[in-house]
Amino acid sequence: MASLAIAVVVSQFRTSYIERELSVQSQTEHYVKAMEAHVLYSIQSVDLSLIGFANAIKMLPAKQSHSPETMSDVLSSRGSSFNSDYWISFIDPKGNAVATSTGTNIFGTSYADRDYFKVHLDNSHKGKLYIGEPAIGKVSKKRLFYLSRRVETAKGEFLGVVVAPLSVDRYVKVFENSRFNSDISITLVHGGGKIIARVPNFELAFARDLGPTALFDNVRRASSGTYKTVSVIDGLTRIFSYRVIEGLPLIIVVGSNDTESARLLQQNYLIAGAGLTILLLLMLGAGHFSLRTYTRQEERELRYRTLYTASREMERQLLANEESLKLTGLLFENSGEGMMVTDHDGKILTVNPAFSVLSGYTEKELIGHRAYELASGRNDEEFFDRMFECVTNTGYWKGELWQRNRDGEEVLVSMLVNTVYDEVGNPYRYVALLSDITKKKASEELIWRQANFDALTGLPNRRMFHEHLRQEMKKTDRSQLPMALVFVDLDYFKEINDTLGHDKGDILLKEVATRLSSSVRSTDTVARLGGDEFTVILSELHNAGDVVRTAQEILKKMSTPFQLGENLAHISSSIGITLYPEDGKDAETLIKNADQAMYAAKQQGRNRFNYFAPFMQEATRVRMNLVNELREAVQRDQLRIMYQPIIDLANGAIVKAEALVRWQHPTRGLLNPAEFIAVAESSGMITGIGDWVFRQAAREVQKLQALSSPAFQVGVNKSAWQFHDDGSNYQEWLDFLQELKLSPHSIIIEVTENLLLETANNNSDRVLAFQHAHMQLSLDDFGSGHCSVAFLKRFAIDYIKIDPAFIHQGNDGMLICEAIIAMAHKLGIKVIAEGIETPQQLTALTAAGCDFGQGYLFSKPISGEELEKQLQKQCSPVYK
Ligand SMILES: Nc1nc2c(ncn2[C@@H]2O[C@H](COP(=O)(O)OP(=O)(O)OP(=O)(O)O)[C@@H](O)[C@H]2O)c(=O)[nH]1
Repeated sequence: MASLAIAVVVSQFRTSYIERELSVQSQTEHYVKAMEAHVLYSIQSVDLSLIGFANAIKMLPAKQSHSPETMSDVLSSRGSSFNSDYWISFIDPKGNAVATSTGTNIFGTSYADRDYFKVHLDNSHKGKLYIGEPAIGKVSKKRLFYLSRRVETAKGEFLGVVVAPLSVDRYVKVFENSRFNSDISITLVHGGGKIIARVPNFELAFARDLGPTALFDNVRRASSGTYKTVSVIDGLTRIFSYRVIEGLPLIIVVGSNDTESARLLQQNYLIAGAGLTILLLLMLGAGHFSLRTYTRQEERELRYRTLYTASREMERQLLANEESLKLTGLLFENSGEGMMVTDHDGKILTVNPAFSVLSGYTEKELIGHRAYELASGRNDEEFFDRMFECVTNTGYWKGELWQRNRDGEEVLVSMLVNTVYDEVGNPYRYVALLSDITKKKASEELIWRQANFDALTGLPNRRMFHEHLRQEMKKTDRSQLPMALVFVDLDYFKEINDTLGHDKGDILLKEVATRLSSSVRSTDTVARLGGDEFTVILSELHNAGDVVRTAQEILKKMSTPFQLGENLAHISSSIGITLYPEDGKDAETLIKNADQAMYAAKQQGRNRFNYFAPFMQEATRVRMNLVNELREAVQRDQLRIMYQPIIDLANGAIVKAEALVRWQHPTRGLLNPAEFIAVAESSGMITGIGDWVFRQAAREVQKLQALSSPAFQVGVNKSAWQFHDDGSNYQEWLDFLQELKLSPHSIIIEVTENLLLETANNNSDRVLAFQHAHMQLSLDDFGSGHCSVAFLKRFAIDYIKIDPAFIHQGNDGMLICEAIIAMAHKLGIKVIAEGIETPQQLTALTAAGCDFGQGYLFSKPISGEELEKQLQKQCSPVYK
């Protein structure tokens, strides 16, 4: 019976027209299965990522917004680009893109019109994977189709959609490589009808609707099958096999031309025949049916076709599985990411080569061991408890943990764990993906340090200080123990840089940091805000006196000389203190308070500390207003220069004048320098104002010399600040004088005795520079300070102006004046007496040999025009 059946079949096989078609069919079915395996595998692996991200988003704390930043962080672990096979994006419940794993800004692009979004919005797909129709990407402009999942809260509230756009190109490439002759067509069709990928003629075919073609007539009848038709894409007649991929709206269609199949048939004839024979024998043996029952030729053919198909199906199944396994294997073996598979108990079943590289252990050494044995011990039990809880509840965990590699080194890994469940829903396998992020973390830490700590001193920087301040305030709120915020600013630190160099300045700042830290408890915070500004947070104060003690200690430590290499530097510091919660309720107020208190300490003469007091706020407000008004005053031309004549006491002629700046204030009238110069100095405006005064005075002296004599001089005051500041632009001034064809002698630079004393070491070069430029120097307010004769010699002072206080002191004062005049003349210095108000004073000074005089007796400060008029009248002396 069996031999009869074989004889019948073989004879049919050789001759029937069906043979050719069967051969084609078997070939196309083979393709269909292989392609299905490929598509299925690729979709499953992308879907695994989608599930992971959907879970990660779902697990974000309720309060945490699904902001683009948060989403970018969550998605960044994929770190893909638009050139990858796929990437992942998150779309909000309104259909607007939030972020994508490529890091590209797609925020706000609307995807509300995409089919997959609508499906998840309606929840008509019940949270399952949905594959959207192919389309051109809105941002990437690539040909794509879309894997997507709905994201919702535990209560079913719609949070948005995670979507993985898959590049169709990858399928086209695989299909192309799988064709062994050019007649074969391979097409991946979306269940909605549109072509996703096709070879050949991909460009032509992409997104073409096959809904109205023979394919869908067949699909509606059966989920797989074979038919013969003319292709709507390239017009060739083919035998097509198709298969709807189970559970997915995707159809694989493979078409083959029958001429080619005849050739193939020759090759496969014996194999196919043998396979069929075996199958027939088996089936016959099992008694399933008897060929004898088929009497009619058509029935036999039909039966034969079924049997043949079944036999090939078995063979293909094996091939397809093999294909799928091969692909999985390739991925596993070649992935750059470490992979580890464990059983439900955490026992390692397999690892890939990348994992061996990461851990230093071979697969053989690891199999059978528990995954946790690789942990380094840096993560505590609580960490692992949380991790297991998460995996148990969600099937997923993503995070960082420390492992120890074979060499005993600790390696920080980023790990993603997914669970594979068995058919009854129990964990069956855990699959972990790991990558070594030790170096990445170290560089992140470095970046973090750079962002939060001062590179020079290693102290917390301004940013970190703000952080600490807020924490300490919270601590105070809890403990009810007050906290003090202390601002420490070095006095005249700029001088150190200017005289000893920036490097020495740096050494000093580092030493300051050390001294500050050693002045406080380890629980207090010392930070550097920048430049020479430091802050100290004295937290949880049990005793108010501790603040004073610490401030005094800091003052002492700062004024102890600093050994900077071979140089010894002397500085001091000014300290401002404010208390929390007494003086302010928020960080900004406290910082402002401490700054104001410190400013007040500077104003009071430096090297001291000052507690914040509310009046300082008012003083600061007034000062700020004044600064703003002064700024406007400069722009609106409200500054004036008055000239006070200086008389040659020998003949009563006006031979010089002192330029004095005034501010014509719009509401307060004419203001004296005392009312605004301090503000001009502290706001840095002094440089501009000083420069303006100099130029005005130079222009005026040009006129005055023309009216009297080329020897006429105007004195301009130069503030100490103009020497501290690098704005000692004497070269520009000299050039200006040259422009006006004036000799440098036309201008006398007036500096105070204190300026010379205070900055004798550091500013001497700048003071001397004026002299080298042949401008004369006059020492203002002589006698009020402690200028030594050596100073006068060293700076080769041309004039000294006696402090008016001596002139107004009667006989005692006059004795001092006489002594000053005698000494000055011995040194070759001329003397100008300031503040002469009475004829008696004048007589006494003249008798003492004083050279020049200025004061109300002769004239108040007057305008330039007025002075010009007076000079015109010079022929009639003011007195005698
Ligand atoms: N060496 C060094 N100097 C710095 C650094 N940062 C800022 N400075 C300088 O520190 C000085 C601080 O200026 P101020 O506080 O205005 O000057 P000061 O001379 O201390 O004046 P007062 O505070 O009024 O006593 C400036 O000259 C800056 O150039 C640094 O990192 N290293």
